[in-house]
Amino acid sequence: MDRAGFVRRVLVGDHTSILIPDLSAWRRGGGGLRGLRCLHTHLGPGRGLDTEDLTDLALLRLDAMAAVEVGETGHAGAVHFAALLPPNPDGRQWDVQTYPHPAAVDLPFDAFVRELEGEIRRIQGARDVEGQEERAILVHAGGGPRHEAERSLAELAELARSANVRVVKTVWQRVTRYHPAHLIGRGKLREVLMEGLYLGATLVVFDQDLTPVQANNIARMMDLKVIDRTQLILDIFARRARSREGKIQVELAQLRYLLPRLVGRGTAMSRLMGGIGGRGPGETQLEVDRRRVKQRIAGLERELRALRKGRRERRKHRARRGLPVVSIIGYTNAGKSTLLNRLTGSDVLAEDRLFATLDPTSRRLSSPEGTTVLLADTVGFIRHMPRDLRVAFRATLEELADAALFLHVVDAASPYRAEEIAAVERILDEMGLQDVPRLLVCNKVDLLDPGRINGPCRGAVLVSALEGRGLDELRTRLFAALRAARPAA
Ligand SMILES: Nc1nc2c(ncn2[C@@H]2O[C@H](COP(=O)(O)OP(=O)(O)OP(=O)(O)O)[C@@H](O)[C@H]2O)c(=O)[nH]1
Ligand SMILES: [Mg+2]
Repeated sequence: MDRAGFVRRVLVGDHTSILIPDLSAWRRGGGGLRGLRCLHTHLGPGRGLDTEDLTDLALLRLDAMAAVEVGETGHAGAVHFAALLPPNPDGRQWDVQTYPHPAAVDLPFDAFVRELEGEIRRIQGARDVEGQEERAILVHAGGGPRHEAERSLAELAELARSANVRVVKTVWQRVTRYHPAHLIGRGKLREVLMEGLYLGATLVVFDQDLTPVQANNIARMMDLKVIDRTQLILDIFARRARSREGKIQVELAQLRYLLPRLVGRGTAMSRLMGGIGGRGPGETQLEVDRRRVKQRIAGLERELRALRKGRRERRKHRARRGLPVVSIIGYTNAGKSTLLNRLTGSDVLAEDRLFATLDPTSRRLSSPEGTTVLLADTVGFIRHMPRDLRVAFRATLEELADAALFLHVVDAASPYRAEEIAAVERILDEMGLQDVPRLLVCNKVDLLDPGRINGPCRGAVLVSALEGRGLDELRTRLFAALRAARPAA
């Protein structure tokens, strides 16, 4: 029933359950409730609202959930009525009232639900819920040690920030086994959702990649957008891509990721398709179906093939000119673009966000003796780099194979620098690039006490790209390493 008391849907189930259909046509209002209440029967006396009922109440943000007991004779018995509660010191999520008979219900529902929404709005308002930006709950589920979970959540929060998503809550759920149907238990999901309601959340981001089945189930269970880490990274890439080739690569990766997740039609799907702030792939988000997605993939692949041909020509051309390429590689946000700018006096985009660089640029760099190299900036690496993304960027990354030398730039001030170095090395190995000579460059030393320069940075070139420290030594060692690597040159 809607707020005005009109019956909007009649559902028929069996004696154990009913299936609640897609409710997306009912938008949530200011207080975040659905504007619909569900009134259903429970066959047999003494059966109050069960956990499933209360879970649906919370996950679907219904105005209320009520069950009427029906006895042997088919006559109505007691009524159980539940509504969500605003946050309270006891941590109770809902309130259940029982009336002996439907005629005994004396609740002025209108006034009641208006008051409830007003209360929720007040709480959201106190937390400064704005209209535009996405507000996310981050969920990490795993059985690893605390520091591992913290690091992973911190990185997920950084990714969210880079996607202009505000993080309103982070949740760490300890699990020994992932739930095959929805990653974490329904009870925990419900808790997350309830909290999300009061924090004005619009999005849930899972740190673990969701299987197509899990993604669909969770999206169906709750009415927030649901994405995983891979989709968040894809979303950032979609925002950052500037060149036609980059844009196609990202959209292809997004579509390939979504394809197995598109089962059936409806909200669950549009919520999966939506991306953040409507930045999902494709133009028409609501009525995509698998056939159309496949057509679009085929079209994009054709266009990409044509662009790649041009790229191959340019590569050949460059090879003929004979300039050795020195590629700046490293973990995202390590300062690669800043270093390129410093060394070559250029002005490519460098920003305090993950994946600021997507479209690689290169600039000439000459030694005092007159050797000239092409210094190339690249896409940053990240641990668990989504496979689809690596495939998509294969063409761009292929150019790394042309490099005579890698400058592996490390954020020396990162508490996780050792792991970040390892992640980069692992990706290089996987790409078959382990034999390209490397020079380790520890950047951001301006943020470090000299005494803390140790571990992996001992013996590395120490620089501050920001302050321009250590660049002479870097140039000297760069050209020396190049001479060692290419004795003929
Ligand atoms: N303190 C300090 N900050 C630096 C230094 N080098 C770069 N940064 C900052 O680190 C942030 C990232 O720099 P970028 O050059 O964009 O890093 P990147 O490795 O190109 O990052 P992506 O392209 O996003 O992978 C920026 O805010 C820079 O100002 C440095 O030597 N010291
Ligand atoms: Mg960059």
